[in-house]
Amino acid sequence: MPSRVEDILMGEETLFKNITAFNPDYIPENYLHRESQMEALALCLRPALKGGKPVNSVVLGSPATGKTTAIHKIFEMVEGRSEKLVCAYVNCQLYNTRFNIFSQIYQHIFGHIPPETGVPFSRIYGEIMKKLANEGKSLVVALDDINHLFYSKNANQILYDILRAHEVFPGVRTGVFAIISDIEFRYMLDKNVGSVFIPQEIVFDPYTFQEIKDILNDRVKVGFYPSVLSDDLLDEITEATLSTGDLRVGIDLLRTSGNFAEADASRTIQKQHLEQAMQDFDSHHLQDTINKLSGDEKNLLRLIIKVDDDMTAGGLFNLLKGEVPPEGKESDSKRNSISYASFDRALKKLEFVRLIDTRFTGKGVRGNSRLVILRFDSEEIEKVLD
Ligand SMILES: Nc1ncnc2c1ncn2[C@@H]1O[C@H](COP(=O)(O)OP(=O)(O)OP(=O)(O)O)[C@@H](O)[C@H]1O
Repeated sequence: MPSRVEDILMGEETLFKNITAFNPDYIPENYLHRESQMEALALCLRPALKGGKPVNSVVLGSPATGKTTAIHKIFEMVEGRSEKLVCAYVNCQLYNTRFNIFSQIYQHIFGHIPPETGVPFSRIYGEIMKKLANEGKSLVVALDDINHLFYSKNANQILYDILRAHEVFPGVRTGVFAIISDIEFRYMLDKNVGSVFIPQEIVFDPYTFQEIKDILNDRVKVGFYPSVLSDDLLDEITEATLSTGDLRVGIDLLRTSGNFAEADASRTIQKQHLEQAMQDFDSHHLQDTINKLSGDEKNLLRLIIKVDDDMTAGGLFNLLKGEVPPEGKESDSKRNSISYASFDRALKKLEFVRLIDTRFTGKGVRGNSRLVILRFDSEEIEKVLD
């Protein structure tokens, strides 16, 4: 007798017209609401198409704001239209040594990866640059998640390798697009890399409610059969996505609620399927966000929870410094030594990952005083904070 498990595995009925539309590496045909960023990227590449040097840029925005997609799209457009510019994309999470990164660039140019052993870095580097010089081509390298090069302390060297190639290979024109999703590394880049890399900044702001809804709706049309998802449920998913600030959440909720509906042999996604998908998600998300914080950022978050009321940034800093220790909390020497710049960076980080909001009050020195507002229930956060 067929079991429910067999039904699930073998059932012919499906709500998904194209389930790959919900995969993390899916590149959407319609890339919506990023015209100004695409134009800014095009302006950086344009000089290279006319025989000049690409303009260096930093592509900055929180996770899932479409940075990687934008780079893939613009590179595809350029390489389809011009022989003058080579566009190489490198994921620095996967490739973070000099050798690995230049092997990726080499592969892009020569169509195959160089041998892993026996070939010195200088030879790969030289072959790349000579080919570019001989063929009169410029090179732009997109270093996605460049923060990983800071962990391996390779950022400086690799940027030098790329950007100062013309000193050894005259006539070679090179540029870098550095992609960052953690605001902390914007400062690191300034501090570490200095004058060789003075980039133009291209910011990918968080999407608005309507923008998220448009993008998700487009995905629904590609991924599901018609009428699988009602507009009301799409609104709910959009709202949940907006509150996390992460478009991947919305795409994931679409996929998981579709799966729950299918397991229920339902022809449409119902509210209970979405609720199941949300429960599944909630338990993982807050934990993930908090796990990724540094010690200082966690300390600040602990303090914000303890205060348990909206407070100004200045007031929080004073508490953190230990000038007015929070009730029942002994001041410790590490806290007392935190500088305002580090405090401000930690605060911006908490806002960036959307654990808090800050709002200008119009009071304080030059009207710059900010109110800090927790975006989650303090008990919920406390449970997760070890
Ligand atoms: N404007 C958009 N239109 C359609 N899909 C989008 C858009 N922006 C983002 N997406 C989708 O959201 C997901 C995340 O996008 P992407 O990987 O480009 O973001 P990212 O900013 O590079 O993220 P991260 O910083 O985490 O690497 C992908 O599935 C992508 O297809």
